[in-house]
Amino acid sequence: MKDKVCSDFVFMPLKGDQRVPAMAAGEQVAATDRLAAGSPAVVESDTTEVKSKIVVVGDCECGKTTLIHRYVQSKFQETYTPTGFDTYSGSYNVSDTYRIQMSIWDTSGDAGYDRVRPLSYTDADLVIICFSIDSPDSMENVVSKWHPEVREHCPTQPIMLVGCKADIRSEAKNLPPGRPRPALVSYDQGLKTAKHIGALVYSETSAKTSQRSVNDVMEVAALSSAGTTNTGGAAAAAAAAGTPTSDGPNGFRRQRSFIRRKRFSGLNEAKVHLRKEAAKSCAVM
Ligand SMILES: Nc1nc2c(ncn2[C@@H]2O[C@H](COP(=O)(O)OP(=O)(O)OP(=O)(O)O)[C@@H](O)[C@H]2O)c(=O)[nH]1
Repeated sequence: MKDKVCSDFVFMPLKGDQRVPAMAAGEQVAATDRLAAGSPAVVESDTTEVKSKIVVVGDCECGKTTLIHRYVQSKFQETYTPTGFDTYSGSYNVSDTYRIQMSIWDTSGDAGYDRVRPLSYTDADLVIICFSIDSPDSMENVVSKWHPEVREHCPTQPIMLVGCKADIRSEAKNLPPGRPRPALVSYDQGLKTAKHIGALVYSETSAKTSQRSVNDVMEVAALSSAGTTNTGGAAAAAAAAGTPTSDGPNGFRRQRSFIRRKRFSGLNEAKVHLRKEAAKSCAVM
């Protein structure tokens, strides 16, 4: 999977009562490095920090932990270790004076955790539901299990749907003729599922081959969860580009690489940039 392919995002209009969480009151904290999990905060003036809690759910072995590790540590984890619960912190410096401090909650996809997993949803600002592109079952479970569970505990929070392991699709394309093809989820099937569950964004990632796809997902999650009710987040940016009202029969538009520029002078500039990018590159799906 090449970076230029996997940075595609599809924004969907927020449904009536879905919320983009209100921006928390800013705290004065240090501008520590991006992804400096666990770094001590040094007090510094003129830096606004907004906190955002992002919960990641999906079937066992679909790639949740690896996605988070790739973002937080910039490393691909080959070996599988089942997760119980884990929390990570990462920060996205929107500008020199504005930072989104993410608390990323990794959960287990195991049915044995079905009764305790709901504790993770408390105070979530956004939920990422993952499935694996090499497991059609994991995508079916998005509809039958994960979406109902998330909506029970997070009735109005934005959801992002993420298809993990997109490199496997590219690998399958290169199999020699005659070799059996694995059953894979297509991009369109993922997109259709995202629409079905009312997700805000659909994206595909490869923690194995594309750091950028992973960064984009987590930074979109940060911006989408740390907005203001009137103008905030990627949803609003997409809305400003005309997505919710003037789109095609499916109600989707594709937006490419909208966070090319990683540093802005402030959140407003980030939002303006998102709008411009959306206006340039959205296409009716
Ligand atoms: N090829 C490929 N393999 C991946 C990718 N992401 C994860 N994997 C592999 O998939 C396996 C499972 O990944 P995890 O991230 O541990 O799965 P999980 O969803 O956290 O699983 P649970 O903890 O059981 O809920 C590991 O062996 C990873 O190396 C990817 O992008 N590409």
